[in-house]
This record gives sequence, C-alpha cells and structure tokens, in this order.
Amino acid sequence: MNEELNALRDQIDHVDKQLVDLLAQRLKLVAGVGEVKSRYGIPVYAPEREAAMLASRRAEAEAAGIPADLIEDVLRRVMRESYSSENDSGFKCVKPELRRIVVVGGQGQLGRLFVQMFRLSGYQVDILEKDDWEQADTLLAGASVVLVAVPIDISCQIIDRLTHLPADCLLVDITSIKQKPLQHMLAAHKGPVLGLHPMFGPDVASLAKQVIVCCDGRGAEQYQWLLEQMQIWGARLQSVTAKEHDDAMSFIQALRHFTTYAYGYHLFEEKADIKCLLALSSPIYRLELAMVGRLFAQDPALYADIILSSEQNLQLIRRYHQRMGEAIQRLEKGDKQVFISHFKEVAAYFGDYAQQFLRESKQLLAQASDRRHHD
Ligand SMILES: NC(=O)c1ccc[n+]([C@@H]2O[C@H](COP(=O)([O-])OP(=O)(O)OC[C@H]3O[C@@H](n4cnc5c(N)ncnc54)[C@H](O)[C@@H]3O)[C@@H](O)[C@H]2O)c1
Ligand SMILES: O=C(O)C(=O)C[C@]1(C(=O)O)C=C[C@@H](O)C=C1
Repeated sequence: MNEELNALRDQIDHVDKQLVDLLAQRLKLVAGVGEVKSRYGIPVYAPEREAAMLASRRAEAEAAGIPADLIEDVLRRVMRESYSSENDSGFKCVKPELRRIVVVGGQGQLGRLFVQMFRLSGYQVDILEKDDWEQADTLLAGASVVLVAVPIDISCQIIDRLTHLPADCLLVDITSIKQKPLQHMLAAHKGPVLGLHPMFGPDVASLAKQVIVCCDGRGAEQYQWLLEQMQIWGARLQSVTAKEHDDAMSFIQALRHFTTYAYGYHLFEEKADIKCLLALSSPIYRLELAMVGRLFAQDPALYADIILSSEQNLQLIRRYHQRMGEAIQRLEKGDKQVFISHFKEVAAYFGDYAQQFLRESKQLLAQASDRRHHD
C-alpha cells in the first residue's frame, strides 16, 4: 500500500514542480509587463484585465472539470505577487520638471514608504527629520512639494512652521485625521494644498488596490499630477471632504480601535488563557482574536492619537458604551423574543450587506484555514 501511495506522491511532486516552473515563467513575463508599464506610465493594477482574465480561466476550469474558485484563488494570489514585482521596474515620472520633494518625517514608517515611491518614480527627494530644522530654510526654499508625515499629535505644530514655502509649492499631509491639518495647511501656505490619508500601514508590499483618501485644500489643477502619480502606483483614490473623512474615521478607526483595545483589556483582566482559547477556536474566533491581538503588537501612541484626536470620537465611544448597557438590560429581562425582534431590526438595517458579508467572510475563513497548522 505504501508503495502505491509513494508512486502517486512522486507524480504529484512532479506536477507541483511543473507548477513552480510555470510560476517562474509567469513572473518573468510580469517583469516584462512592469518594464513596459513603467515606460508608458500605465497603472500597475488593471482591474478590467483581471476581470476578463479571471472570467476566461474560470470558464476553462469548469470545462476541465475543476472548481472555478480554485483557479480564481490561485490567480489572485499570483497577481498579488505581480504587484510587488512590478514595483521593481520603477514608475513613470508624471512631472519630471519638478524641483525637489521634501518629506518632513521621511524616516518614519509611512514617510519612508512615500520617499521610496517618489524615488522609484524618479523624483529628487530630501528628508527633513526632527534634528534637521537648522537646514530647513534651505531645504524648503527649493521645494516643489512638501509632504508632512510626522506623528499626528505634532502634525499641526509642524505645519504651522511651514510659512515660507515657495508660492507654487504643493503642501500635502498624510495625517490620519483631516480637518485640523487641512485648516492649518491652508492658513500656513497660500499655494496649492492637498490632504491625504493612506488607508494602509507601512507593511504593504505594493500600493496596488490600496485606498488613499484625498481631501481638496486648494489648487486642484496644480496637484492633479500627484493624483495621477499615485494611480500609477496602483492606488485607488477616494475624494471626500475633510469632514466626511473625519466622520467616517470616527467609526472606522476610533470606535474600532477602542473596542478592540477594550476587548483585549477585558481578556487580560479576566486572565483568559489565550493558548486554550486558540486550541478550542473555530476559524472565525481565531481570526477575531488575531484582529484583537495584532493591535497590541503595534505602536500605542498612534492609537492613542487617533482615538483622542477629536471630542467627536469620545462622544461616539460613550454612545457605544451606553448602547451596550441597553443591550445588557434587554438580556437581563431574559426574554428571548425581545432579543430576536431587536436583532431582526438591526439585520434589516444591514439589508443585502448581511448576505454579502457572509459570503466575503466565508472566503476569508477558507483562506485563514489553509494557513492553519498544528501548534
Ligand atoms: N503608521 C500607519 O499605519 C499610518 C497609516 C496612515 C497614516 N499615518 C499617518 O502618518 C503620519 C506618520 O505616522 P508614522 O506611523 O509614520 O509615524 P512614525 O513615528 O513612524 O514617523 C514619524 C516620523 O516623524 C519624525 N519626526 C518627529 N518629530 C519631528 C519633527 N519635529 N520634525 C521632523 N520630523 C519629525 C520622526 O522622527 C519619525 O521619523 C501620522 O500623521 C499618521 O497619522 C500612519
Ligand atoms: O496585465 C497586466 O497589466 C499586468 O500587470 C499583469 C497582471 C497579472 O499578473 O496577470 C498583474 C496586475 C494587473 O492588475 C493585471 C494583470
């Protein structure tokens, strides 16, 4: 029996090796695509091409009697590799006549990423770090763009110092909040102003598909090139007002980070045994625990700054706390029907999204499960 099994396994090894060769061939072709795209300034991420390609491969898979989802999963993972490989050829420089770009805080986590992307696109970039302010006047006098990438709590203070930029210089920031920094930028500088919020952390391998929120300050025609440049990097731009941004971030960041922190704090106070919880977890609980645990692997100052950035955030958190109390009171009544009817009201609010989220999370869980191993 073992021999029979071994013979089949040998053949599987052989096929898998062919897969490795095919993937190597594919990545080589993708490197060629990256080179062409870099020359002509074509965006890394090509959603229409992906959709057409996936549709054809799915149909072929079905015809060959294998699940269409299998080839789609494989190709999506392969294309993730394409995005980072296409960074290697650099990017077309949309505005080669630009003088220098100064990134204030350019050695920080996110500042460094922007410095790298600008340099990969052929721009001259200077970094202004915390001990460099003596040379600031010289650096800033020759700048065409100043990008502020300092910690949130000092962002406005730093912006207030940028009062002597060249009149045509573009002033940009990447602070995680937008109304206050944008007001300060408009007050400090009379030229073009743009607020950005990259919706990703420093660990992304590529900007393909990553969202960057853009909030207009002034002089849209003078910063249009930067939007084009970021699209070439593969980013998806979302233009909103600074208020719309901050209102949404109260939910997406402040409330989310707070509830995650509170959940971790609760586990700690309850002395919950993480090892045991993990051993007995379903994939969804493991994923939830991972979402909580990953917060505590990161910089507490960033989270403190985000949550404390506005009174509006604290008010939202207080209302959440109050609603938890109300939900507990309903439970304490011990009336199952009350719970069910309230649950249905909330489900109606989610509407079709509830089903969509169920489908999406199923796929995520299947992928998380692939990565599981005995530990
Ligand atoms: N890290 C993220 O995931 C993330 C995501 C989106 C937006 N942001 C925003 O990016 C900005 C920077 O965040 P980060 O995580 O890169 O922080 P960071 O602490 O890693 O980097 C900040 C940099 O600013 C420098 N700095 C501090 N004081 C300075 C001064 N007086 N003058 C010049 N430079 C100074 C620091 O030396 C450091 O290199 C913040 O506004 C944050 O809201 C961060
Ligand atoms: O065809 C392209 O434009 C590519 O960049 C190649 C490729 C791929 O790996 O197939 C990668 C990224 C694009 O979003 C689409 C397809």
